[in-house]
Amino acid sequence: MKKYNISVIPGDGIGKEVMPEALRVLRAVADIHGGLKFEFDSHPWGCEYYLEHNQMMPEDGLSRLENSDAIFLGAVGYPKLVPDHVSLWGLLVKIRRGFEQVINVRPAKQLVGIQSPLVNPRDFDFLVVRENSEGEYSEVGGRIHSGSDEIAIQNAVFTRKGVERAMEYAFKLAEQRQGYVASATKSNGIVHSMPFWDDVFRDVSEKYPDIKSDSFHVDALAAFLVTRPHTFDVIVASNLFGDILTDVGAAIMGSIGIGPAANINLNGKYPSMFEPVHGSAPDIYGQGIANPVGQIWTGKMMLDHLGETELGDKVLEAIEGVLEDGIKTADIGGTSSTTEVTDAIIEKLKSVCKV
Ligand SMILES: NC(=O)c1ccc[n+]([C@@H]2O[C@H](COP(=O)([O-])OP(=O)(O)OC[C@H]3O[C@@H](n4cnc5c(N)ncnc54)[C@H](O)[C@@H]3O)[C@@H](O)[C@H]2O)c1
Ligand SMILES: O=C(O)C[C@@H](O)C(=O)O
Ligand SMILES: [K+]
Ligand SMILES: [Mn+2]
Repeated sequence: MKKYNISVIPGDGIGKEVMPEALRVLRAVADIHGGLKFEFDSHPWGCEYYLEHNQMMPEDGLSRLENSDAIFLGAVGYPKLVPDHVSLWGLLVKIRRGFEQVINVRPAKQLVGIQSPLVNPRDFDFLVVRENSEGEYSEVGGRIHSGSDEIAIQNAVFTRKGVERAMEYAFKLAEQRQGYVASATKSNGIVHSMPFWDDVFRDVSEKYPDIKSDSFHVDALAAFLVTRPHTFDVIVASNLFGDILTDVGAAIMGSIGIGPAANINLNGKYPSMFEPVHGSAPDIYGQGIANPVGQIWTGKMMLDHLGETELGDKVLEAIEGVLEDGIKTADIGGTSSTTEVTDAIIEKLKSVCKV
């Protein structure tokens, strides 16, 4: 019996609603397979934990996660209770940085059974490689003075190592896909870090003569994801640009509640972390209507990462089958609840695994 130890952090808001559903799907996967088992170790960390303990996770939080095969996370943030920068940096970013999860891979593709908000989406299928360890997400800076003299300075940090490894990762992915990498820049407005980003992109692209490469200012690229998403294959972007582009990617699939993500540790020293693109959605929390597809598809990415790609593919097949049957949550035009969609996915999974 193969056993995978998974650290589970449902987190806040709808993270607490979609996580149990994704775990049900993974348990069903294990049952169907028969020869593998998941050991889920769940941690109640997040904003409510913060109110009690004044920190988002315990002091030894990272060491409690360190030996797991993967970390499965829901969402972090409860802005009414805790400022967002405190909650994000106290948990999600702490794990990304502490465990050197330097790459964030986020696919967007047209799923069978979902109407994209685009009138003519064609068959788009692209991956965003988001630099996940530095860039605009930086603690370097500060605030001084007050009143009308108040000043805020936020320094972005771009290192050759960090930029290069994100781009290398993107080119390697493109080699296994359509052979095309697009870089998101903004070297017209951001005069130091983005020309540097472009230089590194040029250097890395020269190592991959068989891969087509292009550079776009991120504003234009965001527009192209709306007007012609089918022309992209792999997109490499800085931490902030990648964050924004992947919400666009999820939106053109049909809903922010669908997009999956993988925070990848490349050096093998620490576990990788899997969490959907969406946040804690306080506006719909508690109503049982959150779309579980983002969390469940994220579970598929975790299965792929563990080497269980066949099972991962079955999960996506089951998701698409259920959407095609019209069993959907309200964000994508349906009337089903979070639980009903998950029940249907589990039933579908049993049938797609039989054939
Ligand atoms: N990775 C993360 O944990 C993460 C990501 C984004 C935002 N956040 C945090 O989440 C909180 C809310 O942020 P936000 O409102 O900007 O983004 P959000 O992704 O939580 O919500 C944006 C919109 O999308 C909808 N939505 C999101 N997921 C959905 C789902 N699964 N099903 C149906 N609808 C869904 C929400 O109802 C909302 O209208 C903040 O505290 C923010 O910091 C965390
Ligand atoms: O800014 C972040 O990275 C948090 C969230 O928006 C995400 O996309 O994971
Ligand atoms: K999330
Ligand atoms: Mn985001």
